Amino acid sequence: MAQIIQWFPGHMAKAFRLMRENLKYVDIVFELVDARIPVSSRNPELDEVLGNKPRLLVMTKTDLADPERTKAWTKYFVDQGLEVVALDTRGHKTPQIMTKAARKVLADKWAALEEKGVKDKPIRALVAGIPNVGKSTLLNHLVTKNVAITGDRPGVTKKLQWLKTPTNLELLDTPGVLWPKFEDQRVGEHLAMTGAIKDQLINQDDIALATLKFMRTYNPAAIVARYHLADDAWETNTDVELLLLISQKLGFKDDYDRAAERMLLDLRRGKLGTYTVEMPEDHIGEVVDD
Ligand SMILES: Nc1nc2c(ncn2[C@@H]2O[C@H](COP(=O)(O)OP(=O)(O)OP(=O)(O)O)[C@@H](O)[C@H]2O)c(=O)[nH]1
Repeated sequence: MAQIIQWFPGHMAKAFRLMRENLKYVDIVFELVDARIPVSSRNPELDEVLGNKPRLLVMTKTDLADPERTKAWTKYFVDQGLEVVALDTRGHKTPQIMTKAARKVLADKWAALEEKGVKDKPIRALVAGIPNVGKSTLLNHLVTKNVAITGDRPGVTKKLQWLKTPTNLELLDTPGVLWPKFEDQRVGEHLAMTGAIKDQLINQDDIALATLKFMRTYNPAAIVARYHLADDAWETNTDVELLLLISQKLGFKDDYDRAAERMLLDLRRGKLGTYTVEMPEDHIGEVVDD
């Protein structure tokens, strides 16, 4: 598959510059990643921008992801020394879960402040992540309906807008936008499989075939059940033949563009079951020098 999308270094540089400026006003960064693609939905350059700024890694969309793999990924990140939460960001416990985890990350710092007599200091946070990862959804679920947007903070010359929450978190109202890194072709495929890239920018047939390749080992039964295929369909057909078969089963005859589109919608909406495309041992996104 050809490179499916251009990477915009200019946009990225600008986004990072903005984030760097905003970092000094916050105590912690919530880095959002999609639980289905924990590698492809991260931008490794964020490490450099954050420096030693405290960070909470938030795996979103766990309702769509493979629960076992979410556990494995959580352990993997925790072993790397990160504090991690994995959640459906739309859940009613989101404010409590996020606040508890943020307090844990900042426990020592806040204890030191309390010793100096500073009590109940709000935690100020910046939400960051690639497009579609759930930044706005998280903000909406952290902030109550009666949102109080405060203007300038004392001592802060720059005009920043803060969103208040009932749990003593304060969030910068503009999330930090990160771009994925496309050096590895699989990264583009995985982003497209989860719907993180606009469909106009991808070749849906290619992504449908990448999906079939993945499902062949991951969950072949889900495809058989959803499209009423014969039990031995996987053994007797190549991925391309399967797509054509699915097209016929859907009543689309040989219009496999339409079948590809339908299959991707099914995948992203969870109609083919929960799924996590990546595992740490897959070495996705690792660029090997020749
Ligand atoms: N199933 C599920 N859907 C989610 C979750 N979080 C976000 N979504 C959905 O994912 C889509 C994208 O969410 P947004 O909050 O708009 O993502 P964003 O990161 O703000 O996206 P940009 O504005 O493009 O940067 C929306 O349709 C949300 O409803 C989640 O935990 N589970």
